Amino acid sequence: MAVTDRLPQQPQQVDAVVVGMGPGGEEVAGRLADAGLDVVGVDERLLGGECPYWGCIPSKIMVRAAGLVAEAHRIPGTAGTAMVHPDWRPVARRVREATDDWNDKAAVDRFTSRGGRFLRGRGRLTAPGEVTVGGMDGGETVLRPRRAVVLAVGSEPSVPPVPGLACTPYWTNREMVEAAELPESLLVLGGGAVGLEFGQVVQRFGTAVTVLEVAPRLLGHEEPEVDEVLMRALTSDGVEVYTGAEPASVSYDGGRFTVECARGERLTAERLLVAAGRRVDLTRLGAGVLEVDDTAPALPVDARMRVPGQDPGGPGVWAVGDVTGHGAFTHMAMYQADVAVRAILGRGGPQAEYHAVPRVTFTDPEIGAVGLTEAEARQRGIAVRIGRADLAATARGFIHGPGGDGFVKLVADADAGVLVGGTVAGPYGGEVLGVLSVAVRARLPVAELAQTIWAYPTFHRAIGDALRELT
Ligand SMILES: Cc1cc2nc3c(=O)[nH]c(=O)nc-3n(C[C@H](O)[C@H](O)[C@H](O)COP(=O)(O)OP(=O)(O)OC[C@H]3O[C@@H](n4cnc5c(N)ncnc54)[C@H](O)[C@@H]3O)c2cc1C
Ligand SMILES: NC(=O)c1ccc[n+]([C@@H]2O[C@H](COP(=O)([O-])OP(=O)(O)OC[C@H]3O[C@@H](n4cnc5c(N)ncnc54)[C@H](O)[C@@H]3O)[C@@H](O)[C@H]2O)c1
Repeated sequence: MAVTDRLPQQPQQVDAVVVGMGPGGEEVAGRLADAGLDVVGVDERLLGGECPYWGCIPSKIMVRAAGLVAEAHRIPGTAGTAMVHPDWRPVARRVREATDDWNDKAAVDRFTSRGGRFLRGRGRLTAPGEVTVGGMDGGETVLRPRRAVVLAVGSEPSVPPVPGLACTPYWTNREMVEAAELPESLLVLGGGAVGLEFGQVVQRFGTAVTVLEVAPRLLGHEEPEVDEVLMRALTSDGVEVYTGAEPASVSYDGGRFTVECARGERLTAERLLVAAGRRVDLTRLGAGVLEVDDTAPALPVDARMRVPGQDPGGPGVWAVGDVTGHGAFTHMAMYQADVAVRAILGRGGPQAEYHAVPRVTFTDPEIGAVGLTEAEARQRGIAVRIGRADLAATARGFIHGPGGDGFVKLVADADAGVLVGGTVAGPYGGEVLGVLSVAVRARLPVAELAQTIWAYPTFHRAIGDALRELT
């Protein structure tokens, strides 16, 4: 079926409408189309969403390039000599190849070849069971789905209300990913995943980076030990880091940004990247018609991803991905999409559960974590026991040498005898994390895990060392 730029004016009866075609929406819409439903997918930007065009994929292409530069710098003293001349041009070129120069034709063709119809425009709930799409040409299309409305509108960069900031030409992740050339200096507002991944990358390509984090720690929702490891890594790269630093004003004089901090620092740079979290705009989506609080930070959903409280006589309303507030990760959007598809098709299966959500921040060292942190477990009244291992003290850490800083930290429920969380910081931390994701998800007994034979000399063997502290 061909791409539909504009459907006819009268309300269209369809089986399902998916608003937002990022990783979550694309998965739902594609699978419903595979099942033979008449599905319309709606997106105001590119079919594929943030992840392939301005998020995961281009940022990890950059991370990979910066990792090569960092490894080359580790040759002296370990493998000879190396002259490293980092050049952003091949990185920018790879990003353009990966995003097809921010063109979604291949993705649209893939979806329509499965039987779906794609409508480019902004979708808005205009009544229960009705989505109105404002097209790029100013026209409107009204869709009345018989079976399902799926809201998968993702999130957008949150711009903090710092005086002056809104009037400046700041960058978000979108401009950062699209940069064909790097600035000579960059101020990063926010020491979360976006700010640290991009900040470390561009520092390694010669930009002088300063990170300003309002909270006392970097990646503040993770274990405090993560902040220590990242501080060492970033400062050894040359990144200047200010934590507990609240920006009081931002100005731009046509060439440079200046940030004045409440406690007195005055920082300037050629560019400013806002990486201060994400927001969901439910009002713009028209979520008020669902009788939910449209000023809330996320759409409420039940364990089948259904927005509760809808008229049983109308089509069901589901939501998946960032908009649900269960973790802004592509793997979360895909996981929830699977639950929603099975619910819409009446196929049952397991409900959504969030006790073992993995997350990986692709800094060097990588920070992988799953489940609860120690502080979260204590807040829940769990009888916490902690197991730790320092990577540098392991055979593999010693062998690895420079760049091998990191740790494994396990959080156990001593009463239940299972792991409720774990963190792996270090080389391939996100890969090593896989073992812990399975252990936490399946609630494997600590006593059983401790009997595992961990191959020598691997990084994952440090999990065995940390488990010894728990048995
Ligand atoms: C720089 C960066 C790096 C990231 N790296 C990772 C990573 O390594 N791993 C990971 O798991 N996650 C990563 N993420 C997060 C990941 O990109 C998101 O969690 C994921 O894209 C969310 O998918 P989604 O389907 O919920 O929404 P999105 O990908 O945000 O897609 C939503 C879509 O809805 C559309 N839309 C919104 N409102 C409307 C409307 N009213 N009408 C029509 N269309 C609408 C948007 O145009 C968009 O295409 C990263 C994010 C960023 C910013
Ligand atoms: N590797 C990955 O999986 C990956 C990578 C990038 C983004 N993401 C997803 O995208 C989400 C958004 O990333 P993010 O880094 O923008 O958000 P974040 O919420 O992870 O971090 C934002 C940081 O900005 C700080 N902040 C807020 N206001 C500030 C201000 N006025 N001045 C200085 N600092 C301020 C916060 O304290 C916080 O530490 C992540 O939470 C994650 O779910 C995932």
